[in-house]
Amino acid sequence: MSVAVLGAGAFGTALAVALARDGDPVRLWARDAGQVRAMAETRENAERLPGVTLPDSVEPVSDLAHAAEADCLLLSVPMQSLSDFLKATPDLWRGKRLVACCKGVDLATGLGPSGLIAAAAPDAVPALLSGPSFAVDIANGLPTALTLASADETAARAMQERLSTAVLRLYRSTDMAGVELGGALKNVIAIACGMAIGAGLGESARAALMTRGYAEILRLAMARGAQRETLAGLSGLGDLVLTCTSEKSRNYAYGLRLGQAGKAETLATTEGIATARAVSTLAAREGLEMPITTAIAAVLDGSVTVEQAADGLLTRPLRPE
Ligand SMILES: NC(=O)C1=CN([C@@H]2O[C@H](COP(=O)(O)OP(=O)(O)OC[C@H]3O[C@@H](n4cnc5c(N)ncnc54)[C@H](O)[C@@H]3O)[C@@H](O)[C@H]2O)C=CC1
Ligand SMILES: O=C(CO)COP(=O)(O)O
Repeated sequence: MSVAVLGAGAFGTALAVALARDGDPVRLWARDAGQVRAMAETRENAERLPGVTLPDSVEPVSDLAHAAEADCLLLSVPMQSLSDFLKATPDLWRGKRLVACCKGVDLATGLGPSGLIAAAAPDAVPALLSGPSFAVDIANGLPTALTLASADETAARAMQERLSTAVLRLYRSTDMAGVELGGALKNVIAIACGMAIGAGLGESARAALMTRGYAEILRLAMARGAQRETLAGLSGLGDLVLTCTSEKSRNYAYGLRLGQAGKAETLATTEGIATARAVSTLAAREGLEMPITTAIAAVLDGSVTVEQAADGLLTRPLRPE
């Protein structure tokens, strides 16, 4: 099964490096021809993943059709770009295995990556790659375990085999909703945790946010037909733990700056921002109780301060756990 990575950000580049390390050819597509030329010449993605050498078997390409000749395409563009990206060239996706590597909920539609793939590429096999992994760790060959999900068990097995390496260990799942929502929502809770630490509320508060955040992730996921065990796995609890406890997380780091200063610039792809908005809208529409996500969306749209959001959560009615 030939593989290409579409989107040469930090994560797409790291995946290409990991999958090409044993000499297997991997095409890495970027939309910017200048970036492709630079990667081909310097064997480095200096902008997104500096210091990591691209193996000879990584072929940077700017021709999307050339990259999309591969059987299995890893989609590594940011979540809010995925819909337009897929819709622009529908013919390229026929019969392909499309593995979404982005995490989030699309603001315009309320869909996750699998829903966007189903809508724009109905003849493709949709799949997800999610779980606790920083691009730099994968690129440096550090041990990582992720979940590969596809509703088609046979396809899931084949992709699990092909995309696992000696240090990148993939578990498989057929629970698309569970894998997708765990990955999307942990970013929102990571912003909340960063805010709590940044505002000086302490590590106990962070543990409370992670635990009650997990409860609301579970609530939404179960309402979408997900399995509870999936949320306890790598793409749920695993990624929640990593992202809520490390300053290497862009979502956590953004929350930290917001908690410290009351406002923050977005310095990098921070998927939890749009996802908080998308999920708080759908939670309100569907009557789902998601107080942390709703509070974060309110801080992000400027309608409450970090302090008011914390007060709002602390003064909710007492209830059984
Ligand atoms: N960086 C990480 O450690 C991890 C990232 N992810 C996920 O991977 C996804 C991508 O993140 P990163 O690679 O880190 O982001 P990044 O910010 O490093 O790169 C995003 C790349 O996508 C490109 N891009 C944006 N819109 C595009 C479009 N319409 N068409 C083509 N290319 C487009 C940008 O030029 C940029 O090269 C996110 O959903 C993120 O949550 C998942 C696990 C780990
Ligand atoms: O998804 C990630 C880790 O699994 C990366 O997190 P950030 O997008 O917050 O950097």
